[in-house]
Amino acid sequence: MLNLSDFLAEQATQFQLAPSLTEVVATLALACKAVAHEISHGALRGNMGEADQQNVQGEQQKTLDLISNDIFVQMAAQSPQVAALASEELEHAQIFTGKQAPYLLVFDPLDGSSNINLNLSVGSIFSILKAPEGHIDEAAFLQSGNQQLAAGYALYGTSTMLVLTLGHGVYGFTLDPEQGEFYLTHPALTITASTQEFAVNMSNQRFWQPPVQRYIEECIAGKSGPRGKDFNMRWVATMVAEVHRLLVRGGVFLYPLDSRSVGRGGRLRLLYEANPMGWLVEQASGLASTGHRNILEVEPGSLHQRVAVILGAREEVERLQEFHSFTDPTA
Ligand SMILES: O=P(O)(O)OC[C@H]1O[C@](O)(COP(=O)(O)O)[C@@H](O)[C@@H]1O
Ligand SMILES: [Mg+2]
Ligand SMILES: [Mg+2]
Repeated sequence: MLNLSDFLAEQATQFQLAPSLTEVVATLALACKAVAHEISHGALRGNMGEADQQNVQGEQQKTLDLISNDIFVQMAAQSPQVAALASEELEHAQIFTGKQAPYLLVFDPLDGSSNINLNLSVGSIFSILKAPEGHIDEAAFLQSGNQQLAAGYALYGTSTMLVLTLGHGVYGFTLDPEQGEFYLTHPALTITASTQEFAVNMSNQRFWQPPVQRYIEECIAGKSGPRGKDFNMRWVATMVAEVHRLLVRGGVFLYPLDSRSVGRGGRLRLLYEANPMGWLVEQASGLASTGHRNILEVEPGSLHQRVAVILGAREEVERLQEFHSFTDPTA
């Protein structure tokens, strides 16, 4: 089985990728391994889901979000290839002044935080962007998703997996815990165009806008409804786990705009959740949309911008886009 470093070397040769880019991906894989190690201690480390906790020794504990963030920040600071980073956990970008490096790193160090203390699947999401030459400030990060150079996630589930795109398909690796090495176990992941499974937080139904109300209503109507087939539903509340399910067995995932989030633009974050996941889904033959437009075309206005997210099976996303086309995108 191909290990991650041999895979990266192969991709670099085949697609003429800069060795510095695959070097950053390898650094991120190390960070994910370190996060997986922390997570594997579970409740032995006390309550890792909430801040301001003390352990039995009376020491101040960090939440797993902050521990994971520190791991990513440290790895990026040590990498000669990363000029600056932005994280869900940091209000502002961290610029490594004086480091002439080619890439910007954006990440959600721990996705699915509400699942930490339940011992359910969580993940990390990352995206690599080109750094501008010369002075770097926060505006350098405001690049649309179609400018990403590499993106991926780690899923800390029943096994730890790393799923990546370097712009030439989507590849999944499983961590061998004995050897501490990622091996290619899921080559060329693709999302089938049609599906009978959707993922949405149904408790938000009353807040949704009419296009999503209609779409879900039709799915739930099943065989005797307009879709003429029964649908299944799943909701893990960890975006990484939902996207992983799309990539492995298909489906459609929605975190749509609703009457509570409309002023903020949505719930999920554009730069380090929607864009990397959207690109992975598109690289696997699926679609990524806000309902009104392709997510990867959205021009970010700020580091922590939020966005409506619809990802997955092409036919379902097209249907949702059609329903949205009857409504005003600015409403
Ligand atoms: O609790 P809800 O509203 O179902 O939201 C679940 C969503 O929130 C998130 O957990 C947000 O990510 P963070 O844990 O990184 O804040 C997504 O992974 C997931 O899709
Ligand atoms: Mg998240
Ligand atoms: Mg997070």
